[in-house]
Amino acid sequence: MLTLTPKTLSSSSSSSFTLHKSQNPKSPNSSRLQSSKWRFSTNFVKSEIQIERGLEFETGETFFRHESARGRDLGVLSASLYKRSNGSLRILDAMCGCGIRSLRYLAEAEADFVMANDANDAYRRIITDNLSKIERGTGDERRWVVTHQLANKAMIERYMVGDFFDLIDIDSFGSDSAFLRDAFNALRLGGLLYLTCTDGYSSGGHRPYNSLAAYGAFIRPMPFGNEIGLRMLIGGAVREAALLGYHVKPLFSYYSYHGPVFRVLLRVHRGKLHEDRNYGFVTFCHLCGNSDTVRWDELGLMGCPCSDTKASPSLKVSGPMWLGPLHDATYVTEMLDLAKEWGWVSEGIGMDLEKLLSIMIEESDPRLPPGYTIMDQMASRAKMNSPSLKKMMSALVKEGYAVSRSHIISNALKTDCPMSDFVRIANNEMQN
Ligand SMILES: C[S@@+](CC[C@H](N)C(=O)[O-])C[C@H]1O[C@@H](n2cnc3c(N)ncnc32)[C@H](O)[C@@H]1O
Repeated sequence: MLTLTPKTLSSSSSSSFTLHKSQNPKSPNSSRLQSSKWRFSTNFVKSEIQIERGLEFETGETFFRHESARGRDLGVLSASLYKRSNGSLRILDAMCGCGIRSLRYLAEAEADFVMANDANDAYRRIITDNLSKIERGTGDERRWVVTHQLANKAMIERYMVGDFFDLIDIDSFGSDSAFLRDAFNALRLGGLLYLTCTDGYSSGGHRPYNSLAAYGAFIRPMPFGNEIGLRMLIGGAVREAALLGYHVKPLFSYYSYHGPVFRVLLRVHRGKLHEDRNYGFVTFCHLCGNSDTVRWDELGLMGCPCSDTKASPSLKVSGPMWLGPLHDATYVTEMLDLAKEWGWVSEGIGMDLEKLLSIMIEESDPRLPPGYTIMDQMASRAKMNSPSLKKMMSALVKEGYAVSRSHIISNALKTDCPMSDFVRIANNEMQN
């Protein structure tokens, strides 16, 4: 494989994206290049100095969300692990906004080279000023460049000359699907693809034809829609990768309700999807609350234990999507060890990082099927009070079931226990 050095990259504005006349570069909306449908009007932070993990930077009129810091933490930890095990690290920050990710990849993960790209060339001064904290270097030693291309063009131009990245971070609005093909082609084999989806409507099953178009998955409303969103995103990548002769493996999946944002980190290898047991359908019965998985060859055989007939109208099917573990336990354990080494465990937004990574490790148990049971929903369905998570978890383990908490929602459990047994065990616990 031919690898070109950063000097082959152009940071000139000749290929930069030009705003349409009707777009006012002063308006925050001019930054929404990807999708005119995007609505996020309250999240712009105007020209302020921000500090994230001790790094100072400016946001100007770029799209910046303080709440995405946790997603950036996870990306930086992964980038650093990659550098430790591979020795070098070249990153494309394909939609960099003010450049905070690029800055963190350079300063914290010690990336050898970062291409900070954002289609909006009005952001150039902000990005360049922010990255100036890191010595830029010259020629082959250049550590960063700022470009203003549409993400697809940026990737195509690099792989067409045999220049590949170790990590591509696509922090887009809406769906990432349109970028997948070029991202796979622009990644080194064994490289990392950090994807985003902010389409909560599709994951909630409210736009099944949109999810079908974007991810090849027909998604129906299910009570664990936020986990479905992660699985839909991974499944879309699995499908697109297979088309190109690649195979992807999720290293971690992260849902944040600030947005909402669905993020997954995938490792990309050569190899086709064939008889993959981890790609199929999820069913949910709105009558009894049971969920299950269905493979392609079982599609006509679905039924719910609560119904005599196979064709139960309460049984809904979504997919195809990723059915396997959401995270790789060994990988997330390495992330946790690194977070501890860096003293990152208790700082940050929302759930502390140590707790988040620990729950992700629990969730990686391959015995756990897709979905989770929200305790309050189970209790109201069964007309009972719900026991504490702790009590319920140890009772389920005692009965031989796999169980974990969910990083997505605090009052829920993931388990391979059928709903009827779950309710029986919960009832027992309430009587003890
Ligand atoms: C969610 S923001 C990025 C935020 C940034 N990564 C961060 O962590 O703060 C998405 C960015 O993508 C840029 N953008 C939208 N469509 C693009 C495209 N097709 N190619 C490149 N950049 C694009 C927008 O200008 C915007 O700055």
